[in-house]
Amino acid sequence: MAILEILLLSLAESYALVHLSYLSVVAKSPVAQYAIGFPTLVISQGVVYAVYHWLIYPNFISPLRKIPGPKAPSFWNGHGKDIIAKRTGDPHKVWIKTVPNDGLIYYKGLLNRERLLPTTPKVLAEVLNSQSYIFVKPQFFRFSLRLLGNGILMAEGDEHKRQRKILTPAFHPRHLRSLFPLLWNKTREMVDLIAAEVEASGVPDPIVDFNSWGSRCTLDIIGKAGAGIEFNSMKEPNNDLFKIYQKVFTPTQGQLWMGILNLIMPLWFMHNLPLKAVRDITRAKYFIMNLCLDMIKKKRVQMAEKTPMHSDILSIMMEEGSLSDEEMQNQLMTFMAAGHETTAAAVSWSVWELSRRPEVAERLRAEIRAAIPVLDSDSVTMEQIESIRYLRNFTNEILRFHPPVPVTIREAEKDTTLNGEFIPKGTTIMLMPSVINHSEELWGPDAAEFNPDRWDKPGGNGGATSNYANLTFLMGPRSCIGQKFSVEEYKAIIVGLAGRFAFEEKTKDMELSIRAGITQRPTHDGGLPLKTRVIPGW
Ligand code: HEM
Repeated sequence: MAILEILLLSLAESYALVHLSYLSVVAKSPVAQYAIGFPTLVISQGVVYAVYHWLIYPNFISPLRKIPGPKAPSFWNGHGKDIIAKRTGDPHKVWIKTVPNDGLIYYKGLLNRERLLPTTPKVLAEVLNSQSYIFVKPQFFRFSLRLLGNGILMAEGDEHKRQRKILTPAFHPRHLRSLFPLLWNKTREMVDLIAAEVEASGVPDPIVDFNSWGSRCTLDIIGKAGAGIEFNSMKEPNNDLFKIYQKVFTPTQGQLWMGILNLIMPLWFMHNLPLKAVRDITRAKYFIMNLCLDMIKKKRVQMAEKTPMHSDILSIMMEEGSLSDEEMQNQLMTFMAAGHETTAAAVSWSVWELSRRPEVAERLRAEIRAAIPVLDSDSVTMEQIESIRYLRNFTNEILRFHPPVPVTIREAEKDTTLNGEFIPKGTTIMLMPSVINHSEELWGPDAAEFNPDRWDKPGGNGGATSNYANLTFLMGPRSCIGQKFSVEEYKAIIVGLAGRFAFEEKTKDMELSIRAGITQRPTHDGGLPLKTRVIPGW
């Protein structure tokens, strides 16, 4: 927007300068005068605009400056250096402890971008509930998340309400129960394939990459539960779809720089950048779009032929009948991307924690085996899985302690207030599960400890003082529609993995590289390499 305004203003100004002959001192012909005047004006006004918005406004003028916050170490880059260097949320965890505040913390991020961090349930409820359609997804989300399609995740206002109403029945617990056998069978398939990999290795405790297994299993599950399609990525790791998601979900230095550019450049500029990383994602997007369209066509044929099938999410959307094919295509893209890397991240954090905490792993295995005597059974039910108390405690604690989506962002679409403070249009709000889920104010002094037993406290909420203390799936009308589905899926996978295997880090206290992406998971040498052993008797 700003670029367009600067260009138009420079054009008008150069017209005036040429018309009034002010530029005749630098060149004779009007064409040459434009050729000199126009770019000079664009550059000089661009510099003035950038200096104002980058340095002057945030440092001296912004009304947000009076909100309490940590002192910025840099005049031009706020806390940007720390934010880039550290794990997502680590600087913010320090601020919520050390900066006395009333529910909002103000800080300057990369290149002095102004940010507000809500810290109390009251302010979080304002952003996520009472003003959820005023605090909308920022434009730059649309570039970063373009692989997620233009479905419910990106819709706003009445359009979002309409889509949410249509899609909610697909995630109803009754429907979930009917999908459970599918989740369980995919878990069994994964466990058998990993056990075969362990046996085929011929060494006692071979290394298995659980980032890859988790992603492939959850991708196959979403293919089947989302559209009744077999992606077969567990059996064929070189499968195109899996490779595409791997490539785009693995944060690279190039993507990091694009993310920074995305903060300051308009959407059309980002889409047209002549860079390989941009072309790769565009190609991936079209591949997935075509795949989703194919799934819709196949489903129409199956429905016309009355082929018996699972009531997957696509069937339910079609039966409901009010979404166009293009809308269904976008929703499928959303479910496929939003619904597999997130759960896979929870699986990765789980096996990594189990590899470091043998006492937790043993207790979990014992309870799993007591509740479910054989893994290879078709008759395991959701209720059996739900009955395993320590499984509930462990999975709840992983989701609290290592939220797969560490941060999400909102932007005020008009002037408003939060906690009584004036919030100008365009203000960015950071919603940070990775920070709020660790708040001592909300969880007590042991908030920073990994402790599954906290979920035995009365109330069933881990001792939190508010529902807004746990932001893993967010809250309010924009909370995760797939929450119940993903929790059942995740628990089934953990039953299979923790019940059958023991894990150990590849090397003691293995160093993790945790890079900021849409999801966050433990990574070492590009995967999650763990020594893996089959524990006999199950
Ligand atoms: C552990 C697993 C998961 C986590 C931690 C998670 C987390 C989240 C979060 C934090 C949001 C809010 C994003 C935002 O508004 O900025 C969200 C939204 C959403 N999630 Fe999930 N998710 C998970 C699994 C799933 C699954 C399995 C599906 C689908 C099958 C799914 C579908 C969606 C959709 C469609 C939305 C947008 C909802 C709306 O805007 O109305 N998610 N999820």
